[in-house]
Amino acid sequence: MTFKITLMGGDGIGPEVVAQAVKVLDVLRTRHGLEVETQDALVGGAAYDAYGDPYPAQTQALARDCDAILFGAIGGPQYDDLPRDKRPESGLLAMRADLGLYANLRPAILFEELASASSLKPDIVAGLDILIVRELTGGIYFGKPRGIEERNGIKTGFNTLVYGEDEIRRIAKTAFEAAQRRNGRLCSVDKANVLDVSQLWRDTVNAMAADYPDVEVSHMYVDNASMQLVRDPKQFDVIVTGNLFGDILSDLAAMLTGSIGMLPSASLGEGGHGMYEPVHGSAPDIAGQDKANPLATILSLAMLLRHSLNRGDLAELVESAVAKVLAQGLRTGDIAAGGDVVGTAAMGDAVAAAIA
Ligand SMILES: NC(=O)C1=CN([C@@H]2O[C@H](COP(=O)(O)OP(=O)(O)OC[C@H]3O[C@@H](n4cnc5c(N)ncnc54)[C@H](O)[C@@H]3O)[C@@H](O)[C@H]2O)C=CC1
Ligand SMILES: CC(C)CC(=O)C(=O)O
Ligand SMILES: [Mg+2]
Repeated sequence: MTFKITLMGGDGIGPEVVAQAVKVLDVLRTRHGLEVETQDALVGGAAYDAYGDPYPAQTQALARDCDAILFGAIGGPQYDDLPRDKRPESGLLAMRADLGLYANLRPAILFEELASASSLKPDIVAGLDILIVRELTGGIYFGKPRGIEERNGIKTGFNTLVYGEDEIRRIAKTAFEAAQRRNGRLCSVDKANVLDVSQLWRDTVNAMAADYPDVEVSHMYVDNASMQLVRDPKQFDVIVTGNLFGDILSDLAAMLTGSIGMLPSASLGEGGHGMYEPVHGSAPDIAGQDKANPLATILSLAMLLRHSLNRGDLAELVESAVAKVLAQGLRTGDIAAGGDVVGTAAMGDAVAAAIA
């Protein structure tokens, strides 16, 4: 069967890091017989520049007509003053909603070679392997009403943090099942001591716990959770939380692994179709300088192979190649502590060459 992958580099370093993952994909094609065809689509600022829309119909068609999407990143200061619906970020959120990708899996795994690249002491992060399950198509990023208006003569901004019980149940199901496959511990993160929506979140997760007697469930307020992730990150196995809290906690978790340039993600809905992207953004401060770490994108390709193409064997080859390159001492600038610093393209070449 020939699989179809839609490639969306996006903006900033997005195209640079996706290009490195394509080098790896090409090796899997030529040396491991992976039957896959790729198609390119513009999204975010690049799509706005071309079509006046960050998620145009042309891109929507290509996003839907494929087995999986490999996505780089969107955004940039040149777009920050556009009307909200024209901004690159709105295109990304529109695509996630359009494709029903409500479950965002963000594994934070420390490669032992990067223990010294973490901001934390090596003994605190050694062996780190946690999974953040972030609800991705609800919450305050999509809630309405939202906007900025005059109220009593005062310019006022407002957003709405809203979750339906159905949305909470489906993301919690994903997290419970992940915990069952892992170490059987699930921590639900909310702000139930203040927010009613969080109280519903907590009550819903608690009501589901009886269906998963093999999973130890705990709850943590998001402020405490952010502190605990720094104090003792290995206490966690699976964390489940909403869109905003997951966005913040996963960037924090990135530094436990040495760099945000190391964190991959999978965005899944019902069925095998999914979008795979690094957790980071378009990094305009280093775009076009061959400085970006492509490993998060290459590891996102591994997640694509595992979740959407059911090729866990090839996923393991990719992950082993990343570990091999790190063991050889190659580093991009963001994880440079004590290694040989190479650029984006050279890192991509090295991983492609290291595929067994
Ligand atoms: N999924 C997406 O497309 C995301 C897009 N963004 C957008 O990206 C733009 C920049 O946002 P920031 O807040 O600066 O976040 P960012 O993640 O792009 O960059 C944060 C910092 O991490 C560094 N960094 C990021 N990725 C890296 C990599 N692969 N290798 C080495 N260093 C890396 C950057 O140089 C920067 O110093 C904004 O327009 C934002 O909206 C932000 C997050 C996710
Ligand atoms: C547009 C943002 C929600 C992107 C982001 O920060 C993320 O998905 O992690
Ligand atoms: Mg983010």
